[in-house]
Amino acid sequence: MNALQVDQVSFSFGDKVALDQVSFGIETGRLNALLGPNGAGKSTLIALFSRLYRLQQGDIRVGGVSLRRQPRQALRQLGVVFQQSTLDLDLSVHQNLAYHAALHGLSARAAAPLIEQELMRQSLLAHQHQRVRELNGGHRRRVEIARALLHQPSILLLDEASAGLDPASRLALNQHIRTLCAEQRITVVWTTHLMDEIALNDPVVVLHGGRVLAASSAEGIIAKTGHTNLNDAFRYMTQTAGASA
Ligand SMILES: Nc1ncnc2c1ncn2[C@@H]1O[C@H](COP(=O)(O)OP(=O)(O)OP(=O)(O)O)[C@@H](O)[C@H]1O
Repeated sequence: MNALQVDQVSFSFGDKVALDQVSFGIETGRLNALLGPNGAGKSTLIALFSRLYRLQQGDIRVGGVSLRRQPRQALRQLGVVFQQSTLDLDLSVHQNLAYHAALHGLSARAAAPLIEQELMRQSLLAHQHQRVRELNGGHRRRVEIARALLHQPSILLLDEASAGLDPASRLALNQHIRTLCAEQRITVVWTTHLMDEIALNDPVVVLHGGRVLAASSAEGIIAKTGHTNLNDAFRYMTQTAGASA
């Protein structure tokens, strides 16, 4: 069973169609790339997954549980890092996590071991008493990831997580997420418009103009289009879709 299953999801902002009959599955324990240019519909999908927006048409199943019918049970399995950071820059790393835990009704005693575990998993123990403002962009992202994983979800949604990072930090974050997948069996949805963040055997969903153009491994997509790299394959697919729209 797929960790996440999107079935015939359509979504509009007034007259503007953002997602049009979108269906795909997300593989368990892998980094799944959601690849698309600006305006493709990636953030709208993340907002639907996390129930920031309500489903208009179709359904999303999280570990087999319908987001439409059993939203609480489905949401429990998801951790989300949104494009815009919501960390409090003047609180320490630890305080940010403790505040989040308290907001979600966890007692300080229950939260302490969870915070400790996440600080360890994200290699942030040494930074826990630093104010977030003092951290570099890569470490700030890790704090957000730690926060998203505090309630021990099995699926982590990352919306353009590497945006704004320098190339070395981008690569380090991508590697870090891959380690989380491999060692902790966490399922990751990684939205991006950058091909170099995608490995050949990653499951990829190509989204363009609110539609799914392809969903298979990166190498499968490359082979299917007859190109030699994902960049060219992607350009070919989006130009063809643009021409036939
Ligand atoms: N609040 C909104 N009101 C009206 N239209 C919107 C709104 N949010 C998004 N859209 C439109 O919906 C479409 C999908 O946008 P979305 O933000 O999901 O794309 P994206 O792939 O995440 O792009 P980006 O990388 O720029 O965030 C775009 O055409 C966008 O202009």
